[in-house]
Amino acid sequence: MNAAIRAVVRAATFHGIEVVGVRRGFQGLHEGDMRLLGPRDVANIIQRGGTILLTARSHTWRSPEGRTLGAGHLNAWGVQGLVVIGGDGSFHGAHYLQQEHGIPVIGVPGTIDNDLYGTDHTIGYFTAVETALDAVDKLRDTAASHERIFVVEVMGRHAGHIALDVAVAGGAEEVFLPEDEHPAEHIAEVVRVSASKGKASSILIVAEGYPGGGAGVTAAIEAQTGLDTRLTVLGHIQRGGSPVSSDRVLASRLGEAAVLALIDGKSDVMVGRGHGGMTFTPLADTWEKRKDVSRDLYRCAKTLSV
Ligand SMILES: Nc1ncnc2c1ncn2[C@@H]1O[C@H](COP(=O)(O)OP(=O)(O)OP(=O)(O)O)[C@@H](O)[C@H]1O
Ligand SMILES: O=P(O)(O)OC[C@H]1O[C@](O)(CO)[C@@H](O)[C@@H]1O
Repeated sequence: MNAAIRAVVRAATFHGIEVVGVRRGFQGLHEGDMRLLGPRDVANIIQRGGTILLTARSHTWRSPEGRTLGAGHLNAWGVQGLVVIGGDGSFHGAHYLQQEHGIPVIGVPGTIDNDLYGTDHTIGYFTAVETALDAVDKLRDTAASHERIFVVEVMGRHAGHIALDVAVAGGAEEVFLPEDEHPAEHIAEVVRVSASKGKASSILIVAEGYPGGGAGVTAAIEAQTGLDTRLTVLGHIQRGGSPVSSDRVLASRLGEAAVLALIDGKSDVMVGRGHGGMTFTPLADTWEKRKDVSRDLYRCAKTLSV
């Protein structure tokens, strides 16, 4: 997030545009919690996780009255365009603001879930995968030494992108994605088949959105096989930490692109990266269309766990 904020502020400044930062997202917009941001205000933040502007999940923005208050604050500051960094919830809020009050909005995809249609990757995704992978590598030491089964639950809300990348990069025996529900018997079968192939330990990656989550998979294995199984829920550690280089570069590119898009008169679109270049996707498409997990990569995960 910070790298994207820095990019927006610096790109706008470069093009002679003043920037107002809004604290706590739509909650701050509703409350008028805004301040001018110059290029020096965003110094020394590209390497920091989180967001200097803070963030919040705000219910007031879901009502037209809440958005009218926010639009009033934007108009009072003379704001002529809004860059919204976030996921599909944020893009809903931006889309309605544009529709109801005519304020140009550009979305920048910022979510670890990588679940937005219209961009190959979202800001934060690469860092979340690295963090989860580091944990899986460490867990494998104990799994191998104790000859145990480890179930690792990763984030991703309703999407399995993080889970699939971590499974392939961590050499997992199986991955459970929200996109593909398996019959309960399949879960224990995975463990039995692994053991029959001579594997003394197993790492199973479960996306939090898989029915029952990591706890459900762990309980199913114990109930059906009686084997001692350990569950690790990685949780919010995946949302923090210094961003990896790919995230910093992506955030820098997309932040600059958002400013150029506003200058160009674009609105109600998300900037993204695809096919090696910039993409512009109507905000509504980002939640109405679905970005599936890579089926090639899923096949690869299955093949390599033989
Ligand atoms: N349907 C909606 N209409 C208007 N505003 C919305 C809507 N959904 C979400 N928002 C606003 O957008 C904010 C951010 O949405 P949400 O909390 O779902 O996160 P997100 O942008 O999807 O990112 P992430 O879940 O990855 O952190 C909400 O707090 C709310 O203020
Ligand atoms: O921090 P909260 O509000 O518990 O939200 C957690 C959710 O946010 C995300 O981290 C990002 O959307 C999801 O992966 C997760 O399901």
